[in-house]
Amino acid sequence: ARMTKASLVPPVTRKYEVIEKYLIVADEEEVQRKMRVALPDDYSEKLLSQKNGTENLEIPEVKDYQRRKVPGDEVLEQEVYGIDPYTHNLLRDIMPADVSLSSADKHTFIEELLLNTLNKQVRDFTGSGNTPMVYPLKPVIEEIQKSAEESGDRRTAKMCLGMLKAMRSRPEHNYVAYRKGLGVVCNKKGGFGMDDFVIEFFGEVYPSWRWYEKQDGIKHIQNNSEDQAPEFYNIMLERPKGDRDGYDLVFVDAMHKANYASRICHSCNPNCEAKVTAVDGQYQIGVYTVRPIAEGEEITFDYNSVTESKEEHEASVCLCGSQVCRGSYLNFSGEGAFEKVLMEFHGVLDRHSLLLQACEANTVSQQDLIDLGRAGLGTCLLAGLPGWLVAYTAQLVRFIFFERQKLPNEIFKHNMEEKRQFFTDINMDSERNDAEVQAEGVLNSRLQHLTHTLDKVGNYF
Ligand SMILES: C[S@@+](CC[C@H](N)C(=O)[O-])C[C@H]1O[C@@H](n2cnc3c(N)ncnc32)[C@H](O)[C@@H]1O
Repeated sequence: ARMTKASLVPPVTRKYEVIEKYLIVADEEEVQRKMRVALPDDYSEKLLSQKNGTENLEIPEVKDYQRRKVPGDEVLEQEVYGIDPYTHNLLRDIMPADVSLSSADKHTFIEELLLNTLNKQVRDFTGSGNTPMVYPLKPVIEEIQKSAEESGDRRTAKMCLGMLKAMRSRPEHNYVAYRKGLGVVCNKKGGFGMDDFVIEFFGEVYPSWRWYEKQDGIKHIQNNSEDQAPEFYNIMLERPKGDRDGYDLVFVDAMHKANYASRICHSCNPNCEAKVTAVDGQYQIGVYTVRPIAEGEEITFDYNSVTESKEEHEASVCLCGSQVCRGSYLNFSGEGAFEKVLMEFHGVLDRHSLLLQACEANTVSQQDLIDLGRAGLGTCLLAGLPGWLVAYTAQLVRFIFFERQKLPNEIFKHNMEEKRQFFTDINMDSERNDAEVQAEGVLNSRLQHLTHTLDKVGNYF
């Protein structure tokens, strides 16, 4: 599941009405159909092939119903703060050399001790109406030092003393954390285990066409006013491509009606994932832990969110504080090699030619069905559409597969050119692997866009 937009504005404290199930906003029957699970007939065999890596299409993940963690008891919604990559590096820089610490130890200190203590200190701001945008890190390190001394952890205490001394001698640097708004923190003694269920991501559910109609309305108002962009709290619920009836998607908007899942912040090294699971015959988005979580640790998942706007990408500074932080909680998809194959092989003439061929045929061939099936597009998305449109979709799917083959090389070349400007030691295997992953991301996003368009066009028939 991926968050679909985020804001350019500093965090606002929004209130929401708590709901305990999905609320469908339009086309109730249609949306229910899109959220219904259809397991493939040979589900067990496919599941096995997926585990062995021989199945390409993602198979539905069936889970038993599980109780969600109780807010105010097992988890807390509270003010949370974080640090940007610059501050992360500043802190690493002032760790004293005479305390023998591995690189991993240094990161653990920042990502676990420092962030957990920080969020403990700022908890009381919650609901006070008087929450600062920045918070100094000095009292955080002082508290860690004090408790390390009390528990006899001399190494940590010594490190804190060294850091505090360095902070005093470099007054020109700003050792501060920044506000992320409200977040969710584990409050259970002993913490949570691995692959533990936290909560469903509930909200109001929109079919694609209705969602975009609403977004167009919002954009129209924004264009005509001086107001800043509002915050967005929505996530896409995508049917797995290996479902018997195939891929499709709906939008879950948790802006006004939601639960605490909508408060969970992004991390580039998250302790949870938000994934689509099949529970009691229905698809839902569930937040599950991906590693054990300690009491006091903030609950996070990777938003996997993409923007085509460089401005948005740059404005969404990520405060997750992790060693692998990508710097922004919105991935940028706007330029570079991603468009190269599209520009070269799928220009205006090609697009029109494919459309004319599909209209002339006006029927769906056996090959079309095979290619659509390879992409995971089935009756859920295509039933009820005219023959020419299904045939045209098959033409586009063939282009998407063609692009998928060509793209890794283009992305690899582009990334190497960029990296050679800054690095001499480049791991080619990992670069090739990254290019494959990025090309797969482009394929998925093309299929998503195609699905949105078919949903909009489908409304005319
Ligand atoms: C889904 S909301 C999370 C809950 C939100 N903090 C609240 O108060 O309701 C997404 C917003 O939280 C903030 N946020 C989440 N993760 C962040 C991160 N890693 N760094 C900075 N801000 C973050 C951003 O303002 C973003 O638009």
